[in-house]
Amino acid sequence: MSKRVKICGITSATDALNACDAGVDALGFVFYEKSSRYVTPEQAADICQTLPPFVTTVGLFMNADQQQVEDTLSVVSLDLLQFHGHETPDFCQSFDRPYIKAVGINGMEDFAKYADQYTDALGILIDSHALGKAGGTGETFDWKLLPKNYSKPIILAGGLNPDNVADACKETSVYALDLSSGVESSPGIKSKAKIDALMREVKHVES
Ligand SMILES: O=C(O)c1ccccc1NCC(=O)[C@H](O)[C@H](O)COP(=O)(O)O
Repeated sequence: MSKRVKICGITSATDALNACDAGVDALGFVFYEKSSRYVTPEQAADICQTLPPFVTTVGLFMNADQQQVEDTLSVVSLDLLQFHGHETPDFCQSFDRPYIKAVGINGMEDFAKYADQYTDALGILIDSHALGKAGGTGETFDWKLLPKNYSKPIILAGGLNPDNVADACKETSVYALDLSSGVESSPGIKSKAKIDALMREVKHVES
């Protein structure tokens, strides 16, 4: 089965539509203000209004409080939430939306012990964590550390780009791929050429 692809850190309708045209399955909007890819709920809503059908919209939060998430959802509906910080399982499932929980693989002693807490998660996103950066690092990690046969869909993130995505497809059995830096021309600005190249690689290896 072809791996699903999410491109995160979408900041414009042009980048969103270029991703849709290339066959990207999901678009991520970063509501974490310290990120160079941060968008306001209103900006995300404007972008989402331009999207064609059958594209999943994902809202990314990192240690936001309840009110911030609720205020965001009152402005932009979002199909799926992604929690990238130390959010508890109860917090994650308190918004009447499906969610995925991100975990940093670096230094993860026992993946299952951590991930199993999130019983209601739709999937687990496994990401690189660099010093002081919980995501969007542009750095890969050793894919051999990925869990085998986990009970939920695994989304691989961290440093994926057109040059290594085929290897990620061949060397792992993850459900989906998530990326941001690897298709950018500058932080927060996606490159159509890099998105097209990435999706060509994914479709070729999966064909
Ligand atoms: O993208 C960010 O700026 C970001 C900042 C803080 C927490 C998470 C962030 N992104 C989360 C994502 O889902 C990224 O796509 C994922 O970390 C992979 O990023 P990259 O290594 O740049 O492909």
